[in-house]
Amino acid sequence: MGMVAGPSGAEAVRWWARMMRDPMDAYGGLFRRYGDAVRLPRDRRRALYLLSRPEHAEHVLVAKQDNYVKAFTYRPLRVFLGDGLLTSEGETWRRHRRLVQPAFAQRHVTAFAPGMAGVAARGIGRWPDGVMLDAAAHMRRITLDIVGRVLFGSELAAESDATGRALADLQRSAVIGLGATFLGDAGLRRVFRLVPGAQRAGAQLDGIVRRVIDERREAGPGGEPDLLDLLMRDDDAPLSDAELRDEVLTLLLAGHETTAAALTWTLILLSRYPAARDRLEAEVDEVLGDGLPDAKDLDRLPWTRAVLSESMRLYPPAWTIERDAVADDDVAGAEVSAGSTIVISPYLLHRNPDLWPDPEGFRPERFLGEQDRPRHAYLPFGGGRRICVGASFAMMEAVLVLALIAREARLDLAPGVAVPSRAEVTLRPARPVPMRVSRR
Ligand code: HEM
Repeated sequence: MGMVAGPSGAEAVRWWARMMRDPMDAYGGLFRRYGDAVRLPRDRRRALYLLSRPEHAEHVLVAKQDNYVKAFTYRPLRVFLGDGLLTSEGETWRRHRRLVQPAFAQRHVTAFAPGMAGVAARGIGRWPDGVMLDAAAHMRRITLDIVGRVLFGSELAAESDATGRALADLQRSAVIGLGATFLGDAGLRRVFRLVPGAQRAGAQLDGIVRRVIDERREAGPGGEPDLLDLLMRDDDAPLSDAELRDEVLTLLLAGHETTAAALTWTLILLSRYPAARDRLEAEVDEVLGDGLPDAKDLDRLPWTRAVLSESMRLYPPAWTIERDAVADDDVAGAEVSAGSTIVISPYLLHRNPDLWPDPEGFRPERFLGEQDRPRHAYLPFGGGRRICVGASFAMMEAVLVLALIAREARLDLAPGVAVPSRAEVTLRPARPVPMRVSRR
């Protein structure tokens, strides 16, 4: 067991201040200054540990997961998302996970492919040649439309701009709320009343969720049961109205914003790396033909998948995973006291030069063939029992959407445009992403 390097005293206070302003910037700074195991004291007993080696991730997320719960840093988000899968714990989490997971079993997910491809093809088909569009907004529209139709049987595309704004407000509020978690849920709610946009965002998202649920209640179940039917099933332990609201909202948000960010970063990278894009176009031209791709085409699109994997290495949409230790622990040599917070940041792990040669370079070929890196060096979907429930859904969706885009059009970032990132709950472009469409 050992102590871990890190700042103390006034220097620690400065790092905390930096963290409240821009957590990713602070984590990056701590990593560069102190290395891949850093301790930042929080009070006399507790600290925040920034641990960026695969064995740390393996320990906290898998081997000793019973000793870890979602960190206090998720509390502001929980005020909005309540007891949905992302923010609940214990028996509530287990019950929700059991309910939701079957809808994401491989067999089910494969059946979603035609619906996903249809939505994507309609979205992309409307892009005129030569037009400049905001790639981030378009990716959000397509992924929200997919989640709405495929999981909830609802038409949400029209709501995508409003949802996008509400989500941006919600994420900003969640980061502001980080400084007020000691106030508890009621205190955080009071703080959010003062944060511009936070109330409106909550009300807007609530409205969308209520509409999705009310429409289904009126229509009743019909055809193949979808995720919403599973959630609304009236068995011996049905979800309460509040739980149902929380879960639909969680899946709606977790299910589209992350995938949209992954696709947007991918389009930006492809525009910067034309050789990778040429290879992508060659692959989809050979595999897809004129029709809509489906699940059986996926195995024949290894480069498309590798491009997405490499893009999520550099820009993991879920860029940080945080847990609180229940009891004292020894995390691969780091002595951690009960109540302390562990940050496992996929962003830092994915760029750790000890694990990835040329860590800043875009090299999809890393993800082709045999890969000999440690298993937990790459964590875009997390790990252990809280691993992303929608991982296969997201991967299939992203491959289908990207393959269709590559077949139909080439997107080039407007010259001279920089794309700064914003790391709040998700890692996404901070501004609109103007890209010019050339139809192929
Ligand atoms: C590229 C897209 C996606 C990425 C990068 C991603 C990433 C992640 C990560 C890292 C976690 C774990 C968080 C933690 O351990 O604290 C997570 C959890 C979760 N994700 Fe995803 N996700 C994506 C897409 C989706 C989709 C499409 C859905 C649903 C349709 C979804 C629903 C969820 C839910 C409900 C959880 C919480 C699971 C639990 O705690 O039981 N995600 N996601």
